Amino acid sequence: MKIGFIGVGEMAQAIIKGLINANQFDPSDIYVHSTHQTTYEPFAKETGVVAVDSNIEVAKQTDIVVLAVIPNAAVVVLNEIKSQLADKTLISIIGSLSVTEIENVIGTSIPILRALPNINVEGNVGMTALADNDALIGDKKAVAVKTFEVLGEVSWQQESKFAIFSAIAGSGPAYVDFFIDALSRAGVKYGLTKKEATEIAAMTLQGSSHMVLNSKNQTPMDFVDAVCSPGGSTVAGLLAMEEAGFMNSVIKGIDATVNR
Ligand SMILES: NC(=O)C1=CN([C@@H]2O[C@H](COP(=O)(O)OP(=O)(O)OC[C@H]3O[C@@H](n4cnc5c(N)ncnc54)[C@H](OP(=O)(O)O)[C@@H]3O)[C@@H](O)[C@H]2O)C=CC1
Ligand SMILES: O=C(O)[C@@H]1CCC=N1
Repeated sequence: MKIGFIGVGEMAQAIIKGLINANQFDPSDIYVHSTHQTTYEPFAKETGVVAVDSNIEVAKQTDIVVLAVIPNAAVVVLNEIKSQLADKTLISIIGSLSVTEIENVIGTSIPILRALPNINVEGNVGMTALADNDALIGDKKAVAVKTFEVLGEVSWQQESKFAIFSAIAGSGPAYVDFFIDALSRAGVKYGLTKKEATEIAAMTLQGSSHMVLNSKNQTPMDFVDAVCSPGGSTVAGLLAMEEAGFMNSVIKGIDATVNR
């Protein structure tokens, strides 16, 4: 089974590294191509995947074709490769393109999986939304879905929910990492080194995520209450964050993401 990536940017590279970590595909069964040889050749050298010299060659040589280009190039590339897609499975990670829009460009009904992964797939701790068409069945479906299951968690979603999923899970790592950086910068303000402050902040987020995910009946706000000792320092900090608009700034950020 061979898998090909058209577009070898941030997201494709993260997926490929996660697939290799998980031994889901041997590097020699992963084919890549993108616009600039200076992007895909060094990546192929570093990881052992196979660089080919056109998008059409990726589609010809592989069983599963992953469309991972910038949104503006997606339709052009689909038109370029559509004659090669019979008997293939197409996976699209294009944030803004629905399964129906893809089918309309291709013109025939081939198995399609729409996936919205996040960058954490590189460490096999990703969160990916999935949707498919009726043609994706049997072994082809099992293999396509497994491709994302080995990269972390998957969540089947109606396509109408992809925009909000993308804001929280797709863009989310940027917002969470921004928060980790803000916490660690505060640590630097009070004398910690950036390295130790970043590790302390990141471990704290990891611990809190673990507690929320493993709790039977406690909400995040229950944990907030548990940390806020009466008359203590946490409630003072929390109220100062709220005075600066913490919750509203998060919601406004997600509004802007969804509306884009
Ligand atoms: N980054 C993320 O966290 C997420 C991204 N996505 C989706 O993934 C897709 C890629 O995003 P991302 O990786 O961040 O973007 P990047 O800009 O990092 O990568 C885009 C890639 O597309 C390639 N490309 C552009 N035009 C063509 C073309 N005509 N033929 C072949 N390759 C082409 C570029 O080639 P070259 O490098 O050679 O110029 C580049 O490798 C987007 O559609 C985005 O919506 C979805 C979920 C999360
Ligand atoms: O910023 C973007 O458009 C993409 C979609 C989700 C994460 N990155």
